[in-house]
Amino acid sequence: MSSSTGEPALSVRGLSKAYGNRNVVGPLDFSLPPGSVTALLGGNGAGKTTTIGMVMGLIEPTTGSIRVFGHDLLRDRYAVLGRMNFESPYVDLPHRLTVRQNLRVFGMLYDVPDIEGKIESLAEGLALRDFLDRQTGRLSAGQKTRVAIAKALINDPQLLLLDEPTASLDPDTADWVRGHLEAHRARHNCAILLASHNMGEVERLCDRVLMLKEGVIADDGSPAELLARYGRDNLEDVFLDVARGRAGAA
Ligand SMILES: Nc1ncnc2c1ncn2[C@@H]1O[C@H](COP(=O)(O)OP(=O)(O)OP(=O)(O)O)[C@@H](O)[C@H]1O
Repeated sequence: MSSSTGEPALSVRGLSKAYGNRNVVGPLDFSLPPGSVTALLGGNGAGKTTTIGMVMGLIEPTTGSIRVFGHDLLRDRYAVLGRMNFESPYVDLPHRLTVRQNLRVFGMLYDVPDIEGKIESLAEGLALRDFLDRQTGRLSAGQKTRVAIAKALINDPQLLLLDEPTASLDPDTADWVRGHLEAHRARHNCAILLASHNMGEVERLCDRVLMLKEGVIADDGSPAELLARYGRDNLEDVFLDVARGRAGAA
């Protein structure tokens, strides 16, 4: 798989978003190496969805740059869109199309070579077979989430943006979906940026955690580093320390 030489999968510099005169995110600076999994953690309103939305190209930044595999996303998006994809509960797939039709449309948009074969393998891996030919609007929340993840993987992305990917899944399904994402990461050396409120998910999947507070990075480290810095044995307690302003080790 052709990962560009030494380029970060994603690099943001001075990225910010303001609504009117209220700054809600940034300025943020961070990079994701290929194959890495980074969590964006933060309380409600901390800026996770806005940050992911800007990197997806759905929200226009107020300041800053976003580079994906070395290309400027805002100026040169068509050079990189084929190498990235996203999943977000805020982006609904057309309800009247069947799951198969929806996946076919996205497969065509991304110019996927054997679309039908790809749909088959995603249906197998994400257990979509029972409802492949049902209207997407008639699925349960958990089924829709699996379809959204299938859509996000249809072009074998090397940069994947996930906004609470397992929020509506039962614990068993969430667990094997995480396994599927991890397998995708390993197979395609895919970098993943993941917003989550699920600390178990973050500990399992992520090698780095960005703790957002009021739109800026309040702390940054691997799960193990953060646990050590705050003298905690789980990320939930670290999260509470950051949210409540209790400083880490000096
Ligand atoms: N379109 C908008 N206009 C004005 N303010 C907005 C808009 N979208 C988001 N915000 C504000 O930006 C801030 C960050 O919101 P964001 O949705 O990014 O937070 P979040 O970390 O994803 O929160 P949650 O965990 O609740 O999903 C919030 O204060 C929110 O009210």
